Formats: sequence, structure tokens, C-alpha cells
Amino acid sequence: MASLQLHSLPPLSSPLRQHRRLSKHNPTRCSINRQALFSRIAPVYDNLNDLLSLGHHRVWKRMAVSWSGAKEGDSVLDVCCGSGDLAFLLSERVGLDGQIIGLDFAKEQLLVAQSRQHLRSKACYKNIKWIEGNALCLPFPDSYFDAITIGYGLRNVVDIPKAMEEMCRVLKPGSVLSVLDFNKSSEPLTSLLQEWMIDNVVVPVASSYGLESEYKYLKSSIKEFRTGKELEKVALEAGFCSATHYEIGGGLMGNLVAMR
Ligand SMILES: C/C(=C\Cc1cc(O)c2ccccc2c1O)CCC[C@H](C)CCC[C@H](C)CCCC(C)C
Ligand SMILES: C[S@@+](CC[C@H](N)C(=O)[O-])C[C@H]1O[C@@H](n2cnc3c(N)ncnc32)[C@H](O)[C@@H]1O
Repeated sequence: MASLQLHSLPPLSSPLRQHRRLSKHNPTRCSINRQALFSRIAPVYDNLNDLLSLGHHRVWKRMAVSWSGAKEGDSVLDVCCGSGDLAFLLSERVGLDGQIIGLDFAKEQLLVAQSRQHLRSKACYKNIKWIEGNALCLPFPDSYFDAITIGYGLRNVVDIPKAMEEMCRVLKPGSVLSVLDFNKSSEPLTSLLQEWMIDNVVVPVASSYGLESEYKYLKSSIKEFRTGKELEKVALEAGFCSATHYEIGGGLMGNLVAMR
């Protein structure tokens, strides 16, 4: 049965706390801004991903799901699920005996995910539940999931090590976390190409939808992100026993595979 459970988001959703914490460089304020940004882009997010990546994002998402090792009957968590692309792919892998949970803090993204679920006819999609929650405080017990994916999400959380620790905590020992995201390349040419594409293709296209600043954020978020080697280190420090980062999409994207 499809469900959108409205988990309370402790510090983010209280206006009083929001007001008290509105100082410069405040992670809570930053997180609220990002939550609002992803809610604003929700209506066009899927179409723009298809358009801007010329459909390639679907291939990268399939690779991320494959790397997660998810199999028939598994319980899998898709953190920062957005409109649900990875959750739908995972759902096909685990089948009706499995269970997928898609978690995100932007309600509008989850509503898009839920309506896509209703429009799709495959029986397996009934195994997906959507939960409104925070990647920094996952509402699940320790050692609960057989696999976890996070696609284009880790770069957007305000505390990457904390999110890694949380995902490690709720993953069963021996299970895998698969992290798909833009690659913060150490190759100057790749970074230049990435920046050129964002400045000259992504932002102008997004501007025509009235979303210029939302997509300008993409460039700074990649700059402030971690390189593949740094991500491997964060994963090991968070408690994973192995971590390998693979460059994909000509080095524009990356996928970290970490085993608990
Ligand atoms: C998958 C894409 C975007 C996801 C995305 C992630 C975010 O963190 C956001 C934050 C704020 C707003 C929006 C987003 C967001 O949409 C689309 C990526 C497009 C890229 C610019 C890549 C372009 C790739 C080429 C067209 C194909 C390259 C082929 C390759 C050489 C094999
Ligand atoms: C770029 S979208 C990726 C969506 C989807 N995974 C995909 O690959 O298309 C990033 C998502 O991360 C979510 N997000 C960012 N920080 C979060 C947090 N702390 N907790 C939960 N979701 C978060 C946003 O709401 C947004 O839906």
C-alpha cells in the first residue's frame, strides 16, 4: 500500500527554532533553504534531468542500483529519494517479497514520487513506502536494511559525515551503500567542462523555467563537495569497512560503493 508518512523533522520544522537560529552560516537555516529549494524545483525536476543529461542520468541511476547489490526479497532504503527514480528501479529488483523505503525532507518531491507510483502499473511498485524525514537523523533501528542508495543527495546534506554515520548505522553488517553524485574531479579539464556545462547549458535552461538561482546552486555545491578519495575517507571514518569510488559518465559523475 502506498503511504506518505509525515515524520516530524525535529529542528527544521519549528518556526520558533528557525527564528532563533537564523544566524549566518547556520546549518539549520542552510538545511531549511535546501528543503525549500528542492520543493520549488519538484514540478520540473524530472523533465529537466532528462533534458539536461540527454537521458544519461537514467543509466547512471541503474549503475548505482546495481552497485547496491539489492536482490529479491531485500529491504532497501533510498535516502534523499526525491521524485523516486532510484526507488522505482530498486523496487523492480527486490520484487513483491522485498520492501523499499524512499526518504526525503522535501514534501513536494515525495508527492511527485507518490503520484508517479500511482500512475505506474507494475505490481512490484506497491512495495515502496515514502517517508518524510531527515538523512541526518534516520528514523530506523540499527542494522535494519540490506542495502542503501543515495542519488544526488549526499552533496546536498549539510553534514556529510553525519549522514554517512546514519546510513552506516541502519545498514546490516556486510551490506552495501551506493552513493551516486556529481564527481568533484581532481582533473582540471573535467572540472572546467562540468562548470562550462552548468554555466552555459544547465543555468540558461533552468532560467527559462524561472529557476536560475536554484540551478546556480549546483556549481557551488560541487565545488564544496568531496573528491572521490575524500569520500572514501569519510566512509571509512563513519564506520564502513571498505569504500571505493568509481568515476562514471566521462568523469562528470561518481559512484561510491561502501560496505559496512
Ligand atoms: C542528473 C542531473 C541533475 C541532478 C541534480 C542534482 C542536484 O543536486 C540538483 C541541485 C539543485 C538543482 C537541481 C539539481 C539536479 O537537477 C542532470 C545532470 C546534467 C549534467 C550537467 C550532466 C550533463 C551530461 C551530458 C549531457 C552527457 C554526458 C555524457 C557522458 C560523456 C557519457
Ligand atoms: C538532487 S535531488 C536527488 C533526488 C533523487 N535521489 C534523484 O536521484 O533524482 C536531492 C534530494 O535530496 C533531498 N535532501 C537534501 N538534504 C536532505 C536531508 N537532510 N534529508 C532528506 N532529504 C534531503 C532533497 O529534498 C532532494 O529531493
